[in-house]
Amino acid sequence: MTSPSTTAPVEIARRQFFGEGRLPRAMVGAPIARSWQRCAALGLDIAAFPAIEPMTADEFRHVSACHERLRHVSRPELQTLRQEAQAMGSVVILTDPDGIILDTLGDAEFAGRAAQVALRPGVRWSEGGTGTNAIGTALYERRPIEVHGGEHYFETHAILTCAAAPIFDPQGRIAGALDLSGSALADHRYALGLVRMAVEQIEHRFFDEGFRDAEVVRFHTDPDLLGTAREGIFVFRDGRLIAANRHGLGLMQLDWSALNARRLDELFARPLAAEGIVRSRGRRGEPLFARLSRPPALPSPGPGARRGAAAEPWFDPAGEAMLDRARRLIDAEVPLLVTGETGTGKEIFARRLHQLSARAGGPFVPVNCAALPENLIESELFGYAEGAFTGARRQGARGLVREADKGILFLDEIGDMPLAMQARLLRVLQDRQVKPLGGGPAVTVDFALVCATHRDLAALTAAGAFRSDLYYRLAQYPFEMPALRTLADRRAVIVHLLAQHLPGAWLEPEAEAALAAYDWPGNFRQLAGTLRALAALHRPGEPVTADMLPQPIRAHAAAASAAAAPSRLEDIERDAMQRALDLNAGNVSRAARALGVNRSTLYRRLRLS
Ligand SMILES: Nc1ncnc2c1ncn2[C@@H]1O[C@H](COP(=O)(O)OP(=O)(O)OP(=O)(O)O)[C@@H](O)[C@H]1O
Repeated sequence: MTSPSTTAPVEIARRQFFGEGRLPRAMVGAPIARSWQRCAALGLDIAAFPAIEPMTADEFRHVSACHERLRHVSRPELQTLRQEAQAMGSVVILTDPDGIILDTLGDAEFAGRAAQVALRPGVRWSEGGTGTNAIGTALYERRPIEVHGGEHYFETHAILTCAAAPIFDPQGRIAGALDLSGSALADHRYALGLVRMAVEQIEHRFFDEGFRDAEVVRFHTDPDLLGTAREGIFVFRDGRLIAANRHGLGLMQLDWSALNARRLDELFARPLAAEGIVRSRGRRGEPLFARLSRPPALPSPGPGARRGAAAEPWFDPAGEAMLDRARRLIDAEVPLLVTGETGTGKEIFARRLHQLSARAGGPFVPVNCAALPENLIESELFGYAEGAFTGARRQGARGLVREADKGILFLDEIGDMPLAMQARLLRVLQDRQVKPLGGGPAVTVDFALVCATHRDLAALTAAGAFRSDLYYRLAQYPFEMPALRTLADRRAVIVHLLAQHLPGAWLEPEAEAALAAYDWPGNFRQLAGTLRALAALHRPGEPVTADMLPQPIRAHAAAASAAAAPSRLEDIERDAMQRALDLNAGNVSRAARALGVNRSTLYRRLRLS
């Protein structure tokens, strides 16, 4: 097929390369010529239709979940580029590091035509599979590239013109690619510039989250560029460089090998003050303007009260609908009771709720009723007047209920609240007033109440250990947080949270299977702890392997695989095929090659058996 836009030099180059086996000189760019050579060496046939690996909806959901963070940080740019793409009759495409298309947005008419050449979500556009193309070749060459019409390796792709750039995460690993693709007839002069600028923004946004516990230096030779996507960013932990962006490395004339090797004091010649812009010097004495931000100091918690906890990695276990329902109830002043096993995320759910509620501007005051000594619980909750008891502060105390004024009071472990306190709490809920211990006027308070417990409050009530009048007041609309082991797609949960705890890291299939098979008695708390431990053990650029997992999880996986040892020959065969697929990240061709069978055999056996 000849594209209407195929220009003479490209045709000449194709004739020289594909017809006469000569390298096209100056007719196409060097990256295109290199890519043609690589594709030819793989034996790809320019007249063939590239093999498309089908992906099931489940597989695609899994891949999408693995790249949730990338999708999240890219969303604003995709939305902005969508308008440009629509104006150019093109589509904007986000892919994972293997070139698998995660999202396409833009011109609906062109999207329809693009889908005919498999430019659609779930399809892998790697150079090795789909020949020279902007996505695959940019990922291979690790740099932005445009591929017009006949520069595509396969003739069938000559209808396209594409511009793509790889996206680097703060550890220098490729997180994915961004691409603008349109008709070869369209004017695409600005496409590569737009893609580059959008990638710059995405890479900058990677630093918005995930480095709260580290020292972040933002710097530039031009102070006006501080705070923009062009600033250099270096992140230090214990004085050592652990993450960077490409502008930062460029300004300091370094490359990714500087990570984990360079120290803050050797990179910035003058000490940096926390907050505010200071003049400094780079490692070669070049003048720089820099701003340092340090992790915030932890507030000191009072008895029973736990504060702070900025946004944490989170997987919504019950779906947005539940959070939205809870928000509407809390906004309508209905008290909420959240139940669930320990570690299922009752408090983190309440915090999210607070952020979404009409009381987001007010405080969130968590109180652990089980942690407060019985003799202090009353004064801590309801406050006390000056000199109310021996050891009381001279000026008295407002109490945690009053501190929750205009916000949300979160009473954790409500089942452990002593009966006498339950009576006082009920009165406060009825009167909306607190009377401090030791006298003083009653003070009107305006707070919403969320209670949580891992105990069976109904059973406690039936046994007389919890006041029934308070129970019915609190349990008007109970929410139960599901245990982790009951969630249908645990793999997706694990992969989703891994991406937040360890941006850019990936699990070896065996490690992923072991984590998904484990029953997690400590629920999300245990999973979060495990992921934090893996983050400490993990080396950038390497996968998380099964032998890095904590012993109980490895032991559980070993016991499960011994119990499930296949006995029938066909079971063994199917397991081997599944394993080969897992080891090759779902790539059917590679799995078939590893097993020494045809792709069609693999399809047939896995479908039919
Ligand atoms: N949905 C979730 N997604 C990610 N991490 C979670 C989630 N839920 C809980 N966690 C992790 O587990 C930890 C404990 O959560 P949380 O304190 O909300 O549980 P809880 O149900 O209130 O536990 P307990 O009943 O023991 O008080 C959190 O700090 C967080 O690290």
